[in-house]
Amino acid sequence: MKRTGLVGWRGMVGSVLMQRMREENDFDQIEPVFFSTSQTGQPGPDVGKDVPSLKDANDIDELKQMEVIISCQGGDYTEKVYPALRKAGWDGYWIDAASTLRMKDDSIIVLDPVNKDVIEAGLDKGIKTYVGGNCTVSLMLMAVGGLFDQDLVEWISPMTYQAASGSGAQHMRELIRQMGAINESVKDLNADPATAILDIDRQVAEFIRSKEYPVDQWGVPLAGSLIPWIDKPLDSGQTKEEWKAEVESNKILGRSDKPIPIDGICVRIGAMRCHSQALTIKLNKDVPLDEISDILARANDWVKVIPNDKEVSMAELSPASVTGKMHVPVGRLRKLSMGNDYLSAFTVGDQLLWGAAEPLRRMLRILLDH
Ligand SMILES: NC(=O)C1=CN([C@@H]2O[C@H](COP(=O)(O)OP(=O)(O)OC[C@H]3O[C@@H](n4cnc5c(N)ncnc54)[C@H](OP(=O)(O)O)[C@@H]3O)[C@@H](O)[C@H]2O)C=CC1
Ligand SMILES: N[C@@H](CC(=O)OP(=O)(O)O)C(=O)O
Repeated sequence: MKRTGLVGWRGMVGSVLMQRMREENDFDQIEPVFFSTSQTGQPGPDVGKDVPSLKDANDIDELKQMEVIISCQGGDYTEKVYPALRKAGWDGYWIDAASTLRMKDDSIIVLDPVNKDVIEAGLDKGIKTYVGGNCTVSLMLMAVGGLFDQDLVEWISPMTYQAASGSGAQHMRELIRQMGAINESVKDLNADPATAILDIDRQVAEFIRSKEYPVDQWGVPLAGSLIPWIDKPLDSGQTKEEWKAEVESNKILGRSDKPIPIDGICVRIGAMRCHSQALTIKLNKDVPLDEISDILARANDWVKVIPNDKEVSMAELSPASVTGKMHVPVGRLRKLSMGNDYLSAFTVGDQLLWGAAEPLRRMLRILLDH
């Protein structure tokens, strides 16, 4: 049994990882050791077996005792601890949710339903660093990976509708406060059916722009609005989130030498933890829609092709329906008026499951079975 250190397990991504590891009995397969940057010495969590009290996540000597370390603690932690640990001679496996090490030459981005071959080849070559992909990237590839498998994609332009969870727990809480505050600001007017809707609308708009509206985390309104910018600006004019689509997808697919262009606009909306994406896909040939549906559906056990039908799309292709679920629906499949080699698709996925925690726990299992 591999001695496995878990760092960041108390956080939002880490809690989802713990939940999935309990559900899949992963703790039976490892000797877990829990770390914390703030709770050293306190009892470890209940995982159905005895675990030592919490170790200090900044103690390189303690971390060095681990054969595997899984971190959901964030990029600042990885930046500080990972180089120090390697410099101290640690040769174990590092599995990480943070983006810090994703594009390094000696790391692999893990999404095994899409790139198990790349992962296995990495393990054979002795690569020791495995990083979960960006959430929108992983969810897009879970949805349309079949088209890449069949080498049908010339380019993709994703337009995203990203949930609050991508910015962390405090941002999710503020989104809820914003929703509540809007309702509160016009509650009486809204309760009276005789009120003119434009009066309610005017009052909502004034409130959202006022100092009373809670924007400490987001900086601007999200509920009742949207934010067309995610992460830092780059010289290219892209945001860093937009840049990740092409570089990470191609690295996951093992084709960074001949990259497929993937570029679009990333937008934050008021969903809780499901990212959605509208994809414009340029196929490199005209493939009939029924064949495309088959190719998509066959690609992995979690993708679910939704017929292009109003009722089913409204019911099943939404954050409200997908939140907390493992499946990744993809629908609104149709040929665009630009030509038969232009395909539209709309996909939704839980940003904390396949978008963050699930690829990490599956990487651990692949490593244990290798
Ligand atoms: N792959 C992806 O798409 C995604 C990746 N991420 C990555 O995961 C990282 C972690 O994100 P996230 O889980 O949102 O971070 P959180 O802020 O929820 O948790 C990070 C750490 O904060 C500490 N902490 C302090 N107070 C509390 C508290 N009251 N409850 C829980 N934890 C607390 C814990 O560390 P301690 O025990 O040491 O105090 C915890 O591990 C991100 O920085 C990002 O790198 C995030 C989202 C998606
Ligand atoms: N940036 C993503 C979340 C995230 O943590 O991404 P990354 O793991 O690439 O930093 C979002 O805001 O939705």
